[in-house]
Amino acid sequence: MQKLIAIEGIDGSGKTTLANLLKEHLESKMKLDVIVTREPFSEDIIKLIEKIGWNDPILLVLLFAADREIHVNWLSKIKDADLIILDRYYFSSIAYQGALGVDEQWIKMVNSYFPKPDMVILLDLPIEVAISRIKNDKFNFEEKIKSLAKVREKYLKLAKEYNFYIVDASKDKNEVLEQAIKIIQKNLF
Ligand SMILES: Nc1ncnc2c1ncn2[C@@H]1O[C@H](COP(=O)(O)OP(=O)(O)OP(=O)(O)O)[C@@H](O)[C@H]1O
Ligand SMILES: Cc1cn([C@H]2C[C@H](O)[C@@H](COP(=O)(O)O)O2)c(=O)[nH]c1=O
Repeated sequence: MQKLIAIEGIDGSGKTTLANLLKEHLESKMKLDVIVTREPFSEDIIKLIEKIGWNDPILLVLLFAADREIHVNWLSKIKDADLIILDRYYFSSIAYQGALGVDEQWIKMVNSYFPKPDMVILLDLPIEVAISRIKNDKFNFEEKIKSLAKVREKYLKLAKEYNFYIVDASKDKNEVLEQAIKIIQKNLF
């Protein structure tokens, strides 16, 4: 049965790096077929968000949910993977748009039809470390960067509510990978 892992965390926490290192490790050491995918997914919706900006958080919830519907439909056609690693999922909407004041219960309701992941790994680190790593940040809006401290708080609250596995993302990427591998081997396979 196909497993779904979501990797969550603020910008610069190392999600994409970990997702790709995990794929490499799990394919070579555990002979698993692994697909890595990410959100936002649809180039059309990414372009729309870049045009609209970050000032209408309700619209962002709806656009990211529409993107997710396109993404989940694409995922439903993948039959031969043992594991799908999602670089961001609906918890990003709850954390980021919740940090902008949108009611979390409504965000959860808008995302309630999407498949639940088997595991969520939260990459947590101090804001200043994350910001020092942010490169060509997508949606590099001032409003978003200013909200990152609140987004981190929201993620840590969600971690308690949904039993996320929290990894110290301020460590070296190989240590982060080791922590994630231990969590997956112990709790998923
Ligand atoms: N554990 C780590 N230690 C130091 N640098 C790291 C670590 N993990 C990733 N980086 C570096 O930090 C930058 C951001 O990494 P990455 O793109 O994986 O983060 P991300 O969480 O996917 O970011 P975003 O959400 O903004 O796309 C990259 O330059 C990457 O090489
Ligand atoms: C899925 C999703 C994403 N976001 C935000 C989080 C990030 O700042 C960007 C995506 O950029 P990345 O560098 O590709 O991670 O979008 C959001 O606010 N809500 C969401 O649902």
